[in-house]
Amino acid sequence: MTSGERNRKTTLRTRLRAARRSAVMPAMAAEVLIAVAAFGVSAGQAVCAYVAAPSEPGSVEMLDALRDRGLRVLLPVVVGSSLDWAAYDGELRPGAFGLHEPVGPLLGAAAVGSAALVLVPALAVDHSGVRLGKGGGYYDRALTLSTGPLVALVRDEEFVPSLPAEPHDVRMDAVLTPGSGLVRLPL
Ligand SMILES: Nc1nc2c(c(=O)[nH]1)N(C=O)[C@@H](CNc1ccc(C(=O)N[C@@H](CCC(=O)O)C(=O)O)cc1)CN2
Ligand SMILES: Nc1ncnc2c1ncn2[C@@H]1O[C@H](COP(=O)(O)OP(=O)(O)OP(=O)(O)O)[C@@H](O)[C@H]1O
Repeated sequence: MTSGERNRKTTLRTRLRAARRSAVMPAMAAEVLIAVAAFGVSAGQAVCAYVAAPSEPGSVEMLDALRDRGLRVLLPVVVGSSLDWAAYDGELRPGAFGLHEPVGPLLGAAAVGSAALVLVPALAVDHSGVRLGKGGGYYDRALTLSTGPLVALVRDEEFVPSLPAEPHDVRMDAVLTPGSGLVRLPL
């Protein structure tokens, strides 16, 4: 049963990645501020975000919009098989997987637990909150240490009724898309 779910995930990832190659990615700068307001996050609090690749929803403008709200923006840094975190100060440098990462000191894996909101990259999310990521398991492992609401950012067509799920998959509390804004999960 689990190997069936794994195969279905792999097939879906291939299809979703291919669809993204010919799509325009939303910057999500206005959308993340909707999530900040909806979850009552205020200036001075920490928010975990991510540096979007060209193939992902999100942007540097999204990170700057959060920082301009007075939020402390924490960004992931891949360290071996784990995610560490560092504060975004407006500067980024090339890191693992062709992604950009923050230049500040590493805060430790547990820093995700200090965030009042966690914005999570995803290839797709379903109505029950199941998230499909790129398959590294980085976020599933990291989010076991988080306490704030988890919000996945996807394109409208990537918010789907149902996805294959495995026991380790951490459920999202909401999904954010350009067309629907913030949708709390499970539906
Ligand atoms: N923007 C962003 N940052 C993130 C993640 C993510 O999904 N998106 N991660 C989520 O866990 C972690 C890194 N994990 C990743 C796992 C796989 C790939 C990946 O397959 N990337 C390319 C291949 C790039 C290369 O190797 O040159 C790809 O998408 O094809 C990227 C990141 C932490 N930071
Ligand atoms: N909490 C965990 N502890 C140990 N291993 C885990 C945990 N969560 C996931 N994994 C492992 O990570 C691998 C990838 O998991 P999965 O396919 O769910 O990744 P993903 O959620 O798509 O990726 P990502 O989180 O990096 O975006 C699996 O082999 C799984 O066993």
